[in-house]
Amino acid sequence: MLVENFRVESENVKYAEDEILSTYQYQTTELVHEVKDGKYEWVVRPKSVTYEFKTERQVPKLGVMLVGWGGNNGATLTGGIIANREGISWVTKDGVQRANYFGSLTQASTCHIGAYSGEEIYVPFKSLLPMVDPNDIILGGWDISSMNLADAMARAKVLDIDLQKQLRPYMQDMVPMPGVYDPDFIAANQGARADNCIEGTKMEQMEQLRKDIRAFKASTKVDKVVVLWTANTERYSSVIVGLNDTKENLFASLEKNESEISPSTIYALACIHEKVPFINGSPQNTFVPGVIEFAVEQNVLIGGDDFKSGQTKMKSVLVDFLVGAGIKPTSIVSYNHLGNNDGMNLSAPQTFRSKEISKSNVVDDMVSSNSILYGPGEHPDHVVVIKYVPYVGDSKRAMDEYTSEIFMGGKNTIVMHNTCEDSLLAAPLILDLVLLAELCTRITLREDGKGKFREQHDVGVQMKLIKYVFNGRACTTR
Ligand SMILES: NC(=O)c1ccc[n+]([C@@H]2O[C@H](COP(=O)([O-])OP(=O)(O)OC[C@H]3O[C@@H](n4cnc5c(N)ncnc54)[C@H](O)[C@@H]3O)[C@@H](O)[C@H]2O)c1
Ligand SMILES: O=P([O-])([O-])O[C@@H]1[C@@H](O)[C@H](O)[C@@H](O)[C@H](O)[C@@H]1O
Repeated sequence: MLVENFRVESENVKYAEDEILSTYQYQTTELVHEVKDGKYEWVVRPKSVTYEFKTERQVPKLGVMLVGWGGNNGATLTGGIIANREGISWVTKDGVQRANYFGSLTQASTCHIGAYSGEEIYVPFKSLLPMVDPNDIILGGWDISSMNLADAMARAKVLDIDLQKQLRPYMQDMVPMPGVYDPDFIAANQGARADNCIEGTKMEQMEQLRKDIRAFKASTKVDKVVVLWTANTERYSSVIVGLNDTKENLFASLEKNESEISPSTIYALACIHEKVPFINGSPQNTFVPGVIEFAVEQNVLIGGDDFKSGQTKMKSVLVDFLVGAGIKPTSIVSYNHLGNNDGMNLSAPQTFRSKEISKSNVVDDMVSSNSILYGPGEHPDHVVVIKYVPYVGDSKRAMDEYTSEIFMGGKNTIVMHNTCEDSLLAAPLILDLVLLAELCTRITLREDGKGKFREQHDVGVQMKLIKYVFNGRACTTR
């Protein structure tokens, strides 16, 4: 049974007027490698760490600024939030469809809290802590394409036509602000839509983004802003000593308008300056060391890698299961084709390489966790193929083959086929990321009663909170 609300009665939870105070005993271990009776042995010592959390109860009016707002993900998310907020339903060939937030962990998953009279009781994930209601989010953002959101929704060809007709009045006046465009970092084929760009040096562009953030806050009167990158995948930036390896070097490079500073890094710097969380949803290395150093110094949350929406989410679950079951995946082939603008951008080798890395390294941790199966340096053959086929649009077709070694020299091959609108998978993830990022900014903690309560900083709990949604390592600082 699902219950909507609950209260915890425990010595570990105190409900104050403005905050919830909770204490959690984190059970871990301390490993020691020591000599006993002349031989080295590993000693495992269970250890308990007392974490105290303070969560502000006041939920802010939240503004979300999307980089790449006019893209398939941005337009689809915008339409989805409006449809839910307005209670829109629409006619499809399968009957009447009502708006929902399926695919969102925070909005559509539940947590088990116990049993009552022999019945298992669950609560909505979003009821665990005070969270922003997505229907209250104020959206804005940037795009290098000037197309308004209603036309961008039509261009995306993701949402049903009857729904698009109802959404158009709400979205036609939503126009993205000019973005930071650098053709050196995305596919040349994106130039055709780049009619909405901030001119000037990289420093001037960053300062304009900072003004945009301040102006958005002032005009919408939101209490907080979270910025999320859902723009095109960039090629990797070179990480070079003296260029971007430290905050000082990165700032100096910005002053010199160094060409190797990517647009996504410029957006991230603008957000850190404005103390606004920046979440990245694409596989490029936005967070060069100088950005991370600056974010830690300013205590601003940054995080994110490639959204883990379909093929790769399945890969991470399946390989985790196989390796965990003592089965040895030896060959993983992930093929897909799609015809949206993302696929067109990925048809360039340098941007595809960014995606290939993020879709491949998702199994690295699992492989390195089991040296019974894998010898030193051994890993499965792993191939990622993405082809651009305009006709299929956002309806990605994914085919995956997993071959594993099993008992006594046996082989096991699993083949999967998956067809879906890519943006309908990613849009709910974007929602979760901005809601969880905002929640994280209301949580402070301390360890074993030491010192003052502080924002989370390289704390596993935050890594866990948002890493689930990303392919690679979700780099988070706070
Ligand atoms: N399932 C998914 O859709 C999925 C899954 C994982 C990752 N991603 C990633 O999410 C991103 C967005 O996907 P999409 O399908 O919405 O792509 P899209 O091409 O439809 O949208 C990207 C938008 O970003 C804009 N843009 C590009 N560079 C910009 C810049 N520097 N500043 C501002 N705007 C800029 C483009 O004009 C475009 O409107 C891509 O990087 C994609 O790889 C998507
Ligand atoms: O998220 P996922 O389904 O594993 O992978 C997807 C790829 O299959 C697709 O080709 C790409 O365009 C999307 O950005 C996304 O990366």
